[in-house]
Amino acid sequence: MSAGARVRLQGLKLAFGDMPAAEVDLDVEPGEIVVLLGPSGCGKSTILRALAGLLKPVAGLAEVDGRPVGDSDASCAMVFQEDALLPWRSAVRNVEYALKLRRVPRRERRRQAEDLLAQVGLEGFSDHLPGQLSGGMRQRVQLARTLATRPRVMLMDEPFGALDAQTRSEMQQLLVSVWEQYETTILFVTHDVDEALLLADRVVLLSPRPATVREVVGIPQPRRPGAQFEPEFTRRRYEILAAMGETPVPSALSIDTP
Ligand SMILES: Nc1ncnc2c1ncn2[C@@H]1O[C@H](COP(=O)(O)OP(=O)(O)OP(=O)(O)O)[C@@H](O)[C@H]1O
Repeated sequence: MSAGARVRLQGLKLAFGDMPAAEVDLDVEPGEIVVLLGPSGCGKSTILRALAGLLKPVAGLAEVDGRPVGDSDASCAMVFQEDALLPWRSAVRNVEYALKLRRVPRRERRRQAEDLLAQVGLEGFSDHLPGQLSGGMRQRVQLARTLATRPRVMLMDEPFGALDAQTRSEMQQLLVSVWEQYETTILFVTHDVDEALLLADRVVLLSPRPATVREVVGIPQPRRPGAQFEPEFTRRRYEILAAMGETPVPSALSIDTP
């Protein structure tokens, strides 16, 4: 299966006209999950878009496996919060379409698409149109379709931001199991500190716009259900919130203060 690619951002400067959007140095190891966390509007999505080749840097380098984005053979797949499924195609035909773009022979597409849908827990829903599926199910189809492109880097822009807490947690677990299987490199944007802690090997804290790397926090994994209730998780959570200037004052400290 597709092992992940190395991603390197070196002195990467991004701008919209005169307005600077980001200035970033960051190395991501093959198969690593790096979460970008930062204030709204700081430039997180812009960084992902540059990596997807949708925005040309003003200066610096964005490399995938040692080659500039665009020149690289390594495929970077973007996953958005709003699913980008074709509404007139059933779940299986949406996935088949990605296989077609990869030039998988027609006779193989149906079986591979069904396998991918089964991997994301959608057995029995192949013939449903996107409009007949819940938000979480549509994100599952989107994940299956993304996997069909055999991405070596997945660029995920708040993919679970619109889901309810329970569905979001299920999708996080699913993403981890898919990542363990495919060993894809993942850059993941979120506003949610708990989501960052659960998924990341490293959390990159960005400054307000233009986004620069303020701090990188390593997260000891393995990821396991219930990890969020362990003291280490709470400590990291506090460390990240403190670095973001959002430290909650523990109630014990606020008592007896003169
Ligand atoms: N196409 C564009 N043209 C001009 N300015 C833009 C464009 N896209 C984004 N911006 C601006 O660039 C800045 C960074 O936007 P970006 O969407 O990357 O932020 P973000 O950190 O992902 O925000 P959020 O967390 O709210 O999604 C913002 O000030 C935004 O208004």
